[in-house]
Amino acid sequence: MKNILIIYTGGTIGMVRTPNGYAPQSGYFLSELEAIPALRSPEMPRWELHEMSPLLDSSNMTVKEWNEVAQLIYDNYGAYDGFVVLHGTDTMAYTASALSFMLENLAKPVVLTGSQIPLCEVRSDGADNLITSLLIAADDRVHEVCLYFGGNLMRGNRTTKYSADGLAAFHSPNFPPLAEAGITIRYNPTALRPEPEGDLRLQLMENVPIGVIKVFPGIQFSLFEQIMTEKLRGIVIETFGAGNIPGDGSALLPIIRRAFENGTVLTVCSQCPQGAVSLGAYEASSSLKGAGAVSGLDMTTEAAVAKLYYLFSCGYDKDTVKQMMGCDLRGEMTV
Ligand SMILES: NC(=O)C[C@H](N)C(=O)O
Repeated sequence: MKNILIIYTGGTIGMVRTPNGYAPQSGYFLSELEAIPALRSPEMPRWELHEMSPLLDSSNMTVKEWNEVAQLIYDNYGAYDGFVVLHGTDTMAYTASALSFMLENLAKPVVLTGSQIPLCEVRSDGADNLITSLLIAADDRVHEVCLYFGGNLMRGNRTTKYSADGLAAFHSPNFPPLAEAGITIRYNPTALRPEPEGDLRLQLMENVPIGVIKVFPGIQFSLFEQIMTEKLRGIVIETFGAGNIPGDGSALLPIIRRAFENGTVLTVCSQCPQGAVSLGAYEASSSLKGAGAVSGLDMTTEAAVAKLYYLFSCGYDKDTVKQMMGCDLRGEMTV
């Protein structure tokens, strides 16, 4: 029988109502799970719960918690067949992306899930999400960090939170689902990552100063100059469409050049969830290319942020980080 470790980090799934709104409560979740008979049915894998401390609303997740979860998976890798990470939905796509980079040569399933309605409430989506995630975590076909939510299994570093109140809260706009859970769980073998060859390697993250800048009509780039050139090591710029920025580039390009000289790597992503950045397709983007920015192609902002943290944490210099931002490392981009 397969053995799965459930790592409970917090999130709505285990929250209770408080006078200040929903909040996680420590030491109560195991009894909630034990009250769901299906979780101990003979068709289910065996599971154990590890509760993190403190439990968090995922809007409070930081690099420190990413490291704790990744280390826990690494330390328990031999003892379990798969891992389910229960997590708040707000930053689940960031954590899934981060774990995908931190755990190189992952050969076992790591499935992130959670819910939009707490388990203790009648219409909760938590039990379904958890039950299906446990079955996926026990499946030998999965060798990657993925996110299961509302009937879809997606590659973790391809996901983005799409809905603040829908039960199918996540999209994978540029990569097909890894599986769809209807009456049966139908896997998509052409989308799943192949089993890796080397041993699992863990890279912990450092709290590198990273920034995300979203362009908008009328943006005054000069206001961002100091932070871009002196404070940040990695920047994700969310441009219009296929990589376009307002103006003729004369305001932004010297800033990018100076930032790159100072060691900052600027990655171009799109405000459009679907499709890819194509630098040079329009005049409005061609100058970005010449100034030292790297195209994030069809990467999500979440994946680009996690990848910048990861590459700088590996200790690479700016040229290597820039070069690797444009390479597919864990199936996060279509090259
Ligand atoms: N549905 C959720 O889990 C939202 C919650 N605020 C969280 O991200 O922790």
